[in-house]
Amino acid sequence: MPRATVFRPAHSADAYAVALPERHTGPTDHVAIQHFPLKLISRRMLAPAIGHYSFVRDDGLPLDFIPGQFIQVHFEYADGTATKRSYSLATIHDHAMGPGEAVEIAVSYVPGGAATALFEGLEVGGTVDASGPFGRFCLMPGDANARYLLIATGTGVTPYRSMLPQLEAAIRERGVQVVLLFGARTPAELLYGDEFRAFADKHPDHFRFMPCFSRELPDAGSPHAHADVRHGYVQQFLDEVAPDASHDIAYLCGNPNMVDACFEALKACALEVKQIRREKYVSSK
Ligand SMILES: Cc1cc2nc3c(=O)[nH]c(=O)nc-3n(C[C@H](O)[C@H](O)[C@H](O)COP(=O)(O)OP(=O)(O)OC[C@H]3O[C@@H](n4cnc5c(N)ncnc54)[C@H](O)[C@@H]3O)c2cc1C
Repeated sequence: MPRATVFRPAHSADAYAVALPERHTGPTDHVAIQHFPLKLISRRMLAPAIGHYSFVRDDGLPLDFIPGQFIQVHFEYADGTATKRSYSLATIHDHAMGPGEAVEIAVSYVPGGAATALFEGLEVGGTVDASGPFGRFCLMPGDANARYLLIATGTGVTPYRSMLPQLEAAIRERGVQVVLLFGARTPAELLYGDEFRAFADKHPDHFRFMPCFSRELPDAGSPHAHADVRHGYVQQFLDEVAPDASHDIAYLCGNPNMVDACFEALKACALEVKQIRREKYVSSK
């Protein structure tokens, strides 16, 4: 019999504490997957082609999830074929969600994309069919690492926004270090950049926010013209943060090419596969 371990999401009530075999310490095992309607309560543009969508469950029930997880949105193509797309939850989550609390996602508009058309046409008060939560791209309670390397491109940064309260608890309780390497083309695409900068300012000895701009740097005088800003792709700056197998756990989220490149680079720095957690935003049709 495998040894049992107790896993409890930081935000959950005791009812969610479940004893599981060690090899199954994935969040999906602990939070029931459900199917539910989501009603749009607001949306705003985060960047020229990226929207932040705020929903509530229209069935009056709460959506409990663990930061890092995603939902799926179900819809049909014009010919009636059923399809679905995945979206990481962006909600800053530090407590069990009660009914009526927002379910937030960031949607990057892809030219010609089927879900893109659905989201662009969605009006406040409109609903989408969703299911979740899914995924294991989460901070694990048993982690005893000294540092997290969080790496993202584009909307791949949303899981880290959701994790901020958990990261704050890990900083407070065990003094963990966190580096966020976030790849965007331009300052206008630095999603939630003000929030990450404010978090870094609040925890200057523990949280380092390194935006990496591939095309255009912030103007001097902009709040994002910071000493930790870099010009190039995130993978170019891995060496600078000196990945170290003795104390790092890395998270990679977003563009599949970036995830693969960083995965190989981290393995070359002697990190073991179990120290590198990945979420690739592959297109599903
Ligand atoms: C676990 C997971 C989590 C995800 N989380 C998010 C999220 O939080 N936010 C988000 O915006 N997306 C996320 N995605 C991607 C998302 O599920 C869709 O694939 C994406 O929104 C495109 O859907 P679409 O129907 O608009 O385009 P599709 O109809 O699927 O694609 C239209 C065309 O665009 C191409 N294409 C698809 N995606 C991209 C892209 N990113 N860049 C360039 N070309 C593309 C396709 O190859 C196709 O040719 C996630 C994917 C996974 C697997």
